[in-house]
Amino acid sequence: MGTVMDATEIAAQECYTKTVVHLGNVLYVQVPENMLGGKKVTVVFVLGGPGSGKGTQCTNIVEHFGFTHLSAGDLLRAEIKSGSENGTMIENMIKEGKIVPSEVTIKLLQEAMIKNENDKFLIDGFPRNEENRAAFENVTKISPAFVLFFDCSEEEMERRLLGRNQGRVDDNIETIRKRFKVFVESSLPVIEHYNTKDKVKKIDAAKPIPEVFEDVKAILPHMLQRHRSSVTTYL
Ligand SMILES: Nc1ncnc2c1ncn2[C@@H]1O[C@H](COP(=O)(O)OP(=O)(O)O)[C@@H](O)[C@H]1O
Ligand SMILES: Nc1ccn([C@@H]2O[C@H](COP(=O)(O)OP(=O)(O)O)[C@@H](O)[C@H]2O)c(=O)n1
Repeated sequence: MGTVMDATEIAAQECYTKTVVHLGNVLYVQVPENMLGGKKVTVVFVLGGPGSGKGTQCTNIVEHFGFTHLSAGDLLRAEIKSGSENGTMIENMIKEGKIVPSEVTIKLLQEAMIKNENDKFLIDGFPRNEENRAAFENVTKISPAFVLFFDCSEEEMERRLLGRNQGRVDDNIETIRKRFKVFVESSLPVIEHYNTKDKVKKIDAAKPIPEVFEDVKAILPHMLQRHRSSVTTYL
């Protein structure tokens, strides 16, 4: 009878495609790992309409659970400020509430993850359409541990955005309406995609900030644990 490897040894084999390993009497299924240039990372996507409270809750999650928060919108706005050659294009897209081409946003996310020593990332406001999603998974080979979906009515989100007062070029009623349309037409299908994979945890984001965070705290450890135990499956 051959040697039976334990889960750690199998995980150490860095496997990108699903492989069935028959060792002794035990069948192991290796599933793709979340790898980034040799670094193994846990990624949670934080999705929800504009103004649903993604950024606010990410700040709370960082404090309590030790994640690093990467906001796709903040990275794009920093890129504009840095005077990059893509700056004008990004600014025009944001003013119109349109989704910036995936390669631009993915490069910023990848750079931020490689630079940071943490291995747990909250990616906020990404993927925003199916192209974002597919390109990210193809380029990075990362699939999320799970997706937090902050669900809120447009009426409440509109009220919040108009009161946000951060001087953003897109927090005006005309652009807000366009962003809502993009969310329904392009971003909800991404949430639906992950829902079919049983990876979405929907949170009622219409409640006050502390109550929303109570709900997040109640589900996050469980979702992380569920993800960990799904990485290697024993048959
Ligand atoms: N649960 C909430 N109830 C009331 N206001 C909120 C809530 N969550 C966030 N806000 C406020 O609404 C605005 C938008 O929140 P933000 O976290 O920036 O949303 P998002 O990142 O989804 O666009 C901010 O001014 C924030 O302080
Ligand atoms: N993945 C992403 C995220 C944001 N963006 C752009 O950045 C804008 C602001 O996104 P954000 O996540 O900072 O803010 P909210 O719209 O969620 O409030 C979007 O309306 C898009 O124009 C993008 O193009 N692609």
